[in-house]
Amino acid sequence: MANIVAIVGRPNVGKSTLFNRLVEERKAIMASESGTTRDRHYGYATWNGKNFTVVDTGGYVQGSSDIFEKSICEQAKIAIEEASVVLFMVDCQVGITAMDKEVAHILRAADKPVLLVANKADNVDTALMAHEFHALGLGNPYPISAASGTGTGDLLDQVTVYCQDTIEQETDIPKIAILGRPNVGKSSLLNALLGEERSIVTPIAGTTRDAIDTTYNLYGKNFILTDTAGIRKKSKVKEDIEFYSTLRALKALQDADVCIIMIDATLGLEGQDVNLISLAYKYKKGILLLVNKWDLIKKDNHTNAQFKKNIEQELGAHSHIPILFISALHKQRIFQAIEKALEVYTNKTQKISTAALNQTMLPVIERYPPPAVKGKYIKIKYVARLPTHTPVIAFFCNLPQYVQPPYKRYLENQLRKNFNLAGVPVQLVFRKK
Ligand SMILES: Nc1nc2c(ncn2[C@@H]2O[C@H](COP(=O)(O)OP(=O)(O)OP(=O)(O)O)[C@@H](O)[C@H]2O)c(=O)[nH]1
Ligand SMILES: Nc1nc2c(ncn2[C@@H]2O[C@H](COP(=O)(O)OP(=O)(O)OP(=O)(O)O)[C@@H](O)[C@H]2O)c(=O)[nH]1
Repeated sequence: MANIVAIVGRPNVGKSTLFNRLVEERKAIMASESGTTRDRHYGYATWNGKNFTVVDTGGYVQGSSDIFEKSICEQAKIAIEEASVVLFMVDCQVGITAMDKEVAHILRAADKPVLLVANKADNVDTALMAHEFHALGLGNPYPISAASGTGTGDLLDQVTVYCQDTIEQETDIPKIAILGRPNVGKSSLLNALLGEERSIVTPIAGTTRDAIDTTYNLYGKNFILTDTAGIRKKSKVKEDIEFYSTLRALKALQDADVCIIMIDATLGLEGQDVNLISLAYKYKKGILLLVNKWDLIKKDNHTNAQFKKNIEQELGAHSHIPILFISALHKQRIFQAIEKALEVYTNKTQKISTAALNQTMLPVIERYPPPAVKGKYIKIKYVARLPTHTPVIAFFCNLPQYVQPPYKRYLENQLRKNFNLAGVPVQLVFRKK
């Protein structure tokens, strides 16, 4: 089950300030991870050992003030349907507004947990104002200051009560989610696969609104495809549709083993794609990048290689992710894409023996040992793969705390060079021995 936390509330209450505080920003692992808040509508957060995706609804509301109010209410409704927890944010320095009452009215009817967050409680006086929000009928408000962080710990403690534990399930059938921005061609790919592939085993129909899982059999291999393309056709507002499909995609991402991330060849890798890749990586998902609409690109002999090189550069530390050029429309390489995704799954779940690891990595370490730190020599004695679903490689050494990031990158590169780990998130840990 996916953990999605949605922040709703009227403009200017501090939603994006809280969002920035909650999501992990510290490690920019991609060369071009987009930094501006409103480009990043969602992000990965952890607290009390639970992880969840935070969605800032503010990013989805644009345009004139008349559609604004309707949008905020509509997004509150979508958030109730799709999120695990809704944070309804109000402003202590302003007090209850008509808009707050309207949103509260919608949220009171929800059968999902709603936490009332009274922001801008910067000092004792404003914190006292928080009591007024009791009148909204949503229980005790949590007074916080998103700007300084005060009160956010208590709030997060409560958020995690409603989050599921992350269990690394040993799935027998790989689950693949097709993700990407609107219009990249997700539906087209699914339809192409459906049209061509006669051996659909079982369409597991969820409710109409849930992502649809379908079990396929291709070349004797079973896999489940999660369709995230289906959108809420009812709504005519573009932002609502985008918000809704984002929440669905974020859920599918958390539930998948492998994420196929589709981009549009005519647009290239954009900030939002990079954020999605980064999120999938943090959730330790296998990743495959599909460049769709390849038919629209004028090509010569070098186009393919050059395009790939550019993307790899942008991916930085994730340049190991396999990249495939397809045309869903012309059914070019669509089965190859599935085969590749299954390969990533195999890479991700492979057993790497301790013997093979040591045979390969110890000579690599001997050739280029960790540089001494403060005159102390680091000696890595042996290497083992921990019994986890996604590869975690442990290096046992005398001074684990002294191993520096550049050396860790060297080790990761060597691991990737010697074992099939394309598209697989690999975690390196250093233990004292
Ligand atoms: N005093 C105070 N100001 C805050 C706090 N949190 C946010 N602000 C300020 O409130 C203003 C609005 O903050 P945002 O985070 O952009 O609000 P938002 O709800 O995302 O706004 P929209 O983008 O319009 O949806 C900014 O000027 C913030 O600096 C807080 O805890 N205390
Ligand atoms: N030229 C070309 N057009 C494509 C290709 N794949 C999809 N399209 C077109 O791109 C448009 C969007 O395709 P969809 O499959 O609806 O995209 P989607 O990602 O499912 O879109 P959402 O449902 O909005 O998320 C349609 O007009 C498709 O015909 C392709 O490989 N080449």
